[in-house]
Amino acid sequence: AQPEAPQPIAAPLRELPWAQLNFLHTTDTHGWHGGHLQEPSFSGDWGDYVSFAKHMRDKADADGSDLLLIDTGDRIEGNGLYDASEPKGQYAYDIVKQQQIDLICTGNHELYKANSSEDEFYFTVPNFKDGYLASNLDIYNPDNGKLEPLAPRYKKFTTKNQGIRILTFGFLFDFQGNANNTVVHMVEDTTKEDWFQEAIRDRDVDLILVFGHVAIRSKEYDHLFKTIRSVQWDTPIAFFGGHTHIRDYKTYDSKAAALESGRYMETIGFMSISGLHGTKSKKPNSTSETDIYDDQTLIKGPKFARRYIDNNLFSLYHHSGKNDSTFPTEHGKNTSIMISKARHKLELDSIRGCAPQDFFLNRAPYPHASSILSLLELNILPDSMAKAPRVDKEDKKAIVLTNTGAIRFDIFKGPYTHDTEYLVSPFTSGFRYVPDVPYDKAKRVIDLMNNEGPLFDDIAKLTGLEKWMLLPPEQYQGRKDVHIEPVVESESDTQGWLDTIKSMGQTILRPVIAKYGDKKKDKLIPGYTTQDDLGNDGDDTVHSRIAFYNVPNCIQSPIGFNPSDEDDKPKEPEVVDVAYNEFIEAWVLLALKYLGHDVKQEDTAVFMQKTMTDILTEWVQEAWPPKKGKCG
Ligand SMILES: O=c1ccn([C@@H]2O[C@H](COP(=O)(O)O)[C@@H](O)[C@H]2O)c(=O)[nH]1
Repeated sequence: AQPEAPQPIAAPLRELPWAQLNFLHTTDTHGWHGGHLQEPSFSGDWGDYVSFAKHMRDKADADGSDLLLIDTGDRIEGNGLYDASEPKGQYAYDIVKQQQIDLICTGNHELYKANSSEDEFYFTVPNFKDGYLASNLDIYNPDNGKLEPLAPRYKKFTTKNQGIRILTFGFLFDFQGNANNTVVHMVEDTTKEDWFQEAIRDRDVDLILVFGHVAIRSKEYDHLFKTIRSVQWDTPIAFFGGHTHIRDYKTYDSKAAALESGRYMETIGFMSISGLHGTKSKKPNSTSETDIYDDQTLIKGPKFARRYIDNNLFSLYHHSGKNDSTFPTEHGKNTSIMISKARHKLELDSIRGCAPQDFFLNRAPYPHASSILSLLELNILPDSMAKAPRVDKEDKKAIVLTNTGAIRFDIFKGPYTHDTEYLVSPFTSGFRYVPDVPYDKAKRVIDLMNNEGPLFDDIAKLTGLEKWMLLPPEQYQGRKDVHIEPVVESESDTQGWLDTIKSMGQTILRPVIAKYGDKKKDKLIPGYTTQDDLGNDGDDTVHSRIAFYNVPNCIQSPIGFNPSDEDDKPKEPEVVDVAYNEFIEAWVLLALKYLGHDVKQEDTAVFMQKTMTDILTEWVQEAWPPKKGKCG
């Protein structure tokens, strides 16, 4: 772990269901290879993962089972370790390379910019040699301009110890937002190609393994499952997915299942399969070469199991059977040192401000005094956008809109560092505007953006952009809405909280006083309590539940006027600029067209030459300055 990382907290653990073929899976790490420095549950770093994987590989070699490591993309954007260097990723590629990943593919984040897809071409693909697959992705070769597969489309290999013959593919979901130096082929089109049709007809395989930057409950994986199953009626199929940032496991049929392993290095996903045929199918743990899986085990077919490991040293020591002196390998320690040196060079711990309390994206309701979106809407956007030349110099009024997906992570009470800047919002899009929109039309844009209306169908038809793209990824899967009020230990604890709400001009929700009955449960650390197709026992650590609240697609702030101020009512502006985060331009322009204000992209202009990252940082520096460079 990094020297400044908090110590993990001991908690009840569930064992890994180790079996014949085992997998460790990471996804959507988004540069968090240094681990979480404010959350003990996720304080392990990439170096710890290197050590852990080595112990688990040794275990597999010792008992004759197999272990494969998979990463399903979105390794970049969202942490200073990647974003803060110039060029971006100056240290990150060498750090990721330290892990021996057997199967790896691309996420959408690697493709938003031409530079980052070229980094895949020049660094990640060669770093992982024949482990990198690109079943539906081409790149214009930066050396000769020719369109070619970024990496091989598929491969077949045999596992080291059990001799399991695996046919494997590496996909990306039907992503349309890539820069124009790459081409993402629709999954459905790809499955019609000759190479794919031929590959899936191979009968000499024991397992088909589809890994990808694809949600495990998606049209893409449903289609791949049906297509493969239509020609391989009984071959076991394992899927590994990502993109939606959640822990999840799905059963497709009795011989096919999928795992998704969360986000931001919080989770190391574990899946195991037993009952597979293999050319050397010796039982794990057996010392005898002749102790082959008997026919009955094989006839029963595969048994899948899963575990979501909290990425901290308490969990990793336990599952590897090591302790603080036996756990770190030389390679793991050196990887942690590489990370620490890079963090130091990038000055990621330098303090921009001191957050007076926690602000949450999905762990608090919206609107709410603890909601980062409320903070943005009521304070950060109004204060920052009032400095836009149109408002400041030309005395114009404006409505500013942003998608909630532009915010990626919570702000915790305490230091808001150079690193935090990228954790909270790493995106580089600026703010543009449509000038002088009649106010009665402008004020209705937010309703169209936040409704399930035809706007989204039309945008999808016109541009391929989908509705989920405005939201935080964690919300894509449509979880159940939860509306519970904050729980505090006693009435006296509510005071500071109520004061904060009042100071932010918020409606007051009464906090609920906790009723403690089950003493054992009270002692659990709050954390993931995952429900998936196998039940609620997937997390390795037994946690108490953290609430998850859905948020709208977009929020908005009035700039230069206050529509809710009664005295101001008659003075509502006749026209306002409609300003927006550039990422949502297509939706905003179509919404305005629906409202009878038809403008083209050429009619828009730069509202503020700053990204959301800059806006947040500048606001934090002014509103929450550190005292003598420190937080109290
Ligand atoms: O410029 C951008 C790019 C993306 N977003 C938001 O991020 C999610 C996608 O995140 P994943 O990690 O790929 O799942 C997208 O839905 C947008 O909400 C953005 O706001 N600005």
